[in-house]
Amino acid sequence: MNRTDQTLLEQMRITQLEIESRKTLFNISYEDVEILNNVKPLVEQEIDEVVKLFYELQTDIPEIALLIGDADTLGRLRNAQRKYIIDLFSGFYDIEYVNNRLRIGMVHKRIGVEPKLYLAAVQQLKKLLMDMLQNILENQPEQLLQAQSALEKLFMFDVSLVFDTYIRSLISEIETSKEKSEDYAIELEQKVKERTLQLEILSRTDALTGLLNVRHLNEILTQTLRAAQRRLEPVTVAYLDINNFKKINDEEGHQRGDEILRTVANAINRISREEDQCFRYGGDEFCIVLPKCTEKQAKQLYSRRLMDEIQLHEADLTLSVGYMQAGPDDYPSAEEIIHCADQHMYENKHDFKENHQEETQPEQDQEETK
Ligand SMILES: Nc1nc2c(ncn2[C@@H]2O[C@H](COP(=O)(O)OP(=O)(O)OP(=O)(O)O)[C@@H](O)[C@H]2O)c(=O)[nH]1
Repeated sequence: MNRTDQTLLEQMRITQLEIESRKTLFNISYEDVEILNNVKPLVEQEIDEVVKLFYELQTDIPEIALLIGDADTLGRLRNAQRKYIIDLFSGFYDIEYVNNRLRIGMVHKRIGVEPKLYLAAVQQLKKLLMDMLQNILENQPEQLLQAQSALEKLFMFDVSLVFDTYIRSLISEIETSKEKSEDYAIELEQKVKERTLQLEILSRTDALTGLLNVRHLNEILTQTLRAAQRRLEPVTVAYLDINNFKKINDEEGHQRGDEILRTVANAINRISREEDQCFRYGGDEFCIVLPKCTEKQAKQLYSRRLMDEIQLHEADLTLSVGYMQAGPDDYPSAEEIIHCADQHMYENKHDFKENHQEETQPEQDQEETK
């Protein structure tokens, strides 16, 4: 529940029972209540003088004069003090009386009246009231003693309530700053988590193409192989290398080379399934881990789709691709599979170069004969 939805009494858990037990604690008896109430009419005649004197003495203290600040505030305080003195001699020290004392404590704490200033003021007021009782009951020594003792007890009762509000307020401040620092710690933890995740993604990603980088290829392929082995499913690794990439770089510039790499990576991303893992192996080489896919399916479906996609953007670009299937009978290690796929890619590239040479030979001959 919000603090502002509770009364001060509720916040401080002060019930009628607690009030009665406090009165017992400070030894406030029925006789005390009665004597204070009996002198009330006489006290009322003296109140204005007492209040006037009290504030004369209070405003002589520089810290208090500073806290009071102006004539309007002083006027309001005088009225409040008058009311308080009447309450002291009212004979009713009930829940409303207690609530008013708590409120006074809270206001004092809020405007920054230190406990020592509050206590000094109480002491001063008490002295003035005791003197006043002395005058009023000059000729009734027994009643004077009784009234002064009752007033003393009531002051202690009031001070205990006001101090509870001070303490409660300090505890609230501590609780609030504890809550704040806990919130801050949670927020910080969340930020660290997010940043760690970002760093992890960055460390897994190839900056140029956005594909996974080779660092985790072995680990991911090993996990994929283990999962496939449990279900006796095939896994195929396709090892891709761009043909004549060096030539593109040399003749059209490094930026154009980068553009080609991104085009191939984007095409790979577009035609791959969610469960396929696509890596830039390095330079112009890529490795795709294709779970639940045979070598035949990889050749006939995956590679064909990939080449179609690439050639939509780069009509003359070709790739050499090697495949290696694992499972469902045999599951070599990740290193072996990558090595074999790489070998197959080289064989494929060798064939490509031979064919390409045959195709380009007459042109070269022509060039040479020019
Ligand atoms: N633009 C660009 N070029 C790169 C990058 N990484 C590597 N390269 C270049 O890629 C080229 C790869 O050379 P090769 O492996 O001989 O490539 P190739 O010309 O395709 O030769 P084959 O593989 O035999 O077909 C080298 O010129 C590298 O400098 C990169 O991030 N961006």
